[in-house]
Amino acid sequence: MTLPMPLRLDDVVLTYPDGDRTLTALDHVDLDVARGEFAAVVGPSGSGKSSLLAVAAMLLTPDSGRVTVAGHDVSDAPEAVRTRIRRDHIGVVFQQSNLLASLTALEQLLVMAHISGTSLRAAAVRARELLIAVDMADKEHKRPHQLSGGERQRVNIARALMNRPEVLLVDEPTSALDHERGTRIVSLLAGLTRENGLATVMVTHDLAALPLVDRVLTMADAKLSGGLPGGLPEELSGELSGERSGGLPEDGRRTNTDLLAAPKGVGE
Ligand SMILES: Nc1ncnc2c1ncn2[C@@H]1O[C@H](COP(=O)(O)OP(=O)(O)OP(=O)(O)O)[C@@H](O)[C@H]1O
Repeated sequence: MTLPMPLRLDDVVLTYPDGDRTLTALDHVDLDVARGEFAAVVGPSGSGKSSLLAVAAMLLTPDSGRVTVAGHDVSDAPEAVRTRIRRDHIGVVFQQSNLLASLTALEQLLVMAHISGTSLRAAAVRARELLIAVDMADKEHKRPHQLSGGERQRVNIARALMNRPEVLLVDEPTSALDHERGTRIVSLLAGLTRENGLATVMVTHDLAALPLVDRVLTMADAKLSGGLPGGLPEELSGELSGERSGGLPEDGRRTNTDLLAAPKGVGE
């Protein structure tokens, strides 16, 4: 029996209201991510990358097209079904770590298991395995303020994997880290993707991350093109390196990164 593709988007269109008009954020986007595949999405600011992640995470419903997660067509599924599929099959790592300030690294992971109804004993075994995998075993009793940015991001990644998702969605994981820590986080994601057979999609502006991924997809004007075998698409290199050296534009636009942010009240 052939297993279904973990993540599939078919002809997805997403628009936002924009005054009297609509703004197209995803323009007939197709995406397939296989088990064990690490895909990066790059592209200029405002091109639709966060919107793509929000649709893949089922936080936004597209105007048209189909979204399939672990073989479940979730396009028209009721919210309760989407929530269950999200919880069981998708892990999300946010741009900034968004751990609960009062909990230790181990407890951050146990909370996830509590939500999904896993027994505490089984959850503790899984959580410790994951903390070893992200090289944080010796810090399991530390709270977020006692950890570095990179260490917090490691705990975030472990937490996203607690429920054994097939799909891992990662939004700019290196933006708050220096170059070396950023590269180590991306290497960690690459290793976890392969070892766990995850279908990982990472939005990034970090050029140093690209040699570590299997596929670079580019978003431009709401269209996704991809399937390039690693390396940086030439037309984007100038723009991306400009953004990187100058920092991302702070124009106050509301983007879907807000939608991918932690629930209210969760933060360090
Ligand atoms: N909630 C929203 N309401 C209206 N327009 C939105 C909303 N979120 C995003 N947009 C618009 O949709 C387009 C795509 O935004 P998106 O955040 O997906 O881009 P991005 O590539 O992730 O950008 P960045 O790299 O700056 O995070 C942009 O023109 C943006 O202004």
